[in-house]
Amino acid sequence: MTTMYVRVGGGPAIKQVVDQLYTWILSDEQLSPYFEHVTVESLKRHMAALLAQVLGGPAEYGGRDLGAAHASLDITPEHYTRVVDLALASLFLAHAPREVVAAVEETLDAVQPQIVAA
Ligand code: HEM
Repeated sequence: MTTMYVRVGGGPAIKQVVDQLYTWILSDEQLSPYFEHVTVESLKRHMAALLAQVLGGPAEYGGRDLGAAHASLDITPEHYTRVVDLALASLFLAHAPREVVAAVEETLDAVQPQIVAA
């Protein structure tokens, strides 16, 4: 079976999606403050590895557990939704098939409680 990782265009497509996502996040005045003291290059690497893994590509994610990574950030539901919308938009922009976009949306809905502050 062709994985979603292959259908989306593999590593190069995922890099494009993640680059676009962080370009938008870092130029968004509501979202950029969260990233002020973060090394964005390593964040992008982790995000790309995680996305590849979720889509059935190589399982090489070596970052922290999502709950631990976001625990001290106080992320609101509104800011979470904003990031999800930008992520889905950047997938569409990279011509990802809609069923891939739908699967990513489902995954992001499922991990929301780990990332948004209680
Ligand atoms: C939409 C789902 C999200 C996913 C899948 C995700 C994924 C990740 C990953 C993989 C890391 C790296 C963990 C590590 O390096 O060990 C990370 C870190 C981070 N995320 Fe997210 N994230 C999401 C949403 C958000 C949102 C909504 C915000 C803020 C608006 C945010 C802000 C951050 C920040 C600031 C870090 C760096 C934390 C640090 O280095 O201490 N994330 N995220």
